[in-house]
Amino acid sequence: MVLAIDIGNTRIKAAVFKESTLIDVLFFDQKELISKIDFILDKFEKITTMVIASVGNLKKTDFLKYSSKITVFYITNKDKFPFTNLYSTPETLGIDRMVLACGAVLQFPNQNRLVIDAGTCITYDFIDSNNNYLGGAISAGIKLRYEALHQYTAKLPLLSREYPENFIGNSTHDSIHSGVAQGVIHEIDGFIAQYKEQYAKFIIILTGGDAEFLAERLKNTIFANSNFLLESLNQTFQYNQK
Ligand SMILES: Nc1ncnc2c1ncn2[C@@H]1O[C@H](COP(=O)(O)OP(=O)(O)OP(=O)(O)O)[C@@H](O)[C@H]1O
Ligand SMILES: CC(C)(CO)[C@@H](O)C(=O)NCCC(=O)O
Ligand SMILES: [K+]
Repeated sequence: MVLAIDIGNTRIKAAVFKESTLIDVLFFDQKELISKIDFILDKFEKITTMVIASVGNLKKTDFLKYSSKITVFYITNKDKFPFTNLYSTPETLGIDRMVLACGAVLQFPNQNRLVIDAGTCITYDFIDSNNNYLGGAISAGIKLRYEALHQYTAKLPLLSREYPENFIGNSTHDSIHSGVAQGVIHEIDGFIAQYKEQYAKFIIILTGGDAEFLAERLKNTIFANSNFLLESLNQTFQYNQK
């Protein structure tokens, strides 16, 4: 069994896989890392491998203590990926984006793919049908937008994610919700429209902490899967084993 760990900028997500089947998912923060991993390893004694992708503060050395018991595969840009990386600064490309691209190529072969990860940041990644990774975009995620509006103004309250009833916000609260929630929807729909001008057909994969919230409100047909990064971690590991 494989324990996949996604270390994001806000939360840590972990999943247990029996071959390609996802058995359990856990979310926690950095200070709980060791206790949660110990708990999972106790509960699932058949875990032989830990696969980690970190865009957060944790490094390979933070997982050293496990390497005497199980295989620790800490994914870096130097590992094997099933696409040609055409990013002009491949060494600075986020490892989460590389893992997402890997999952997209392996799960959706021979087609153009757009991966949208709505997490702390919203990332867009495009991999064409010839398995060229082209790049994409990075913008601020939903929670970050709410926080920024509050933090960098004197009068705006800190609100949490809510979809406004009307796009014309007629109160401070509704104006903020319209600006953030509707704003992100328009951004995503707009990006998709722009990709459509260049590529007639592509599959759209939506993931991240805001995937479910966004999925039902987008115009386009998308494949929404909150666990896509965790599944892609497991696949990146399997791919590197071959
Ligand atoms: N319990 C939660 N805690 C934090 N964010 C949540 C929660 N539930 C939903 N979200 C939403 O998820 C988004 C953060 O996504 P996610 O948890 O995937 O980010 P992350 O851990 O920083 O990962 P990444 O760095 O890969 O984006 C926020 O914009 C927030 O609106
Ligand atoms: C954009 C984030 C923060 C998204 O998690 C991460 O992928 C990252 O730190 N990327 C590095 C910059 C880049 O991808 O070009
Ligand atoms: K993200």
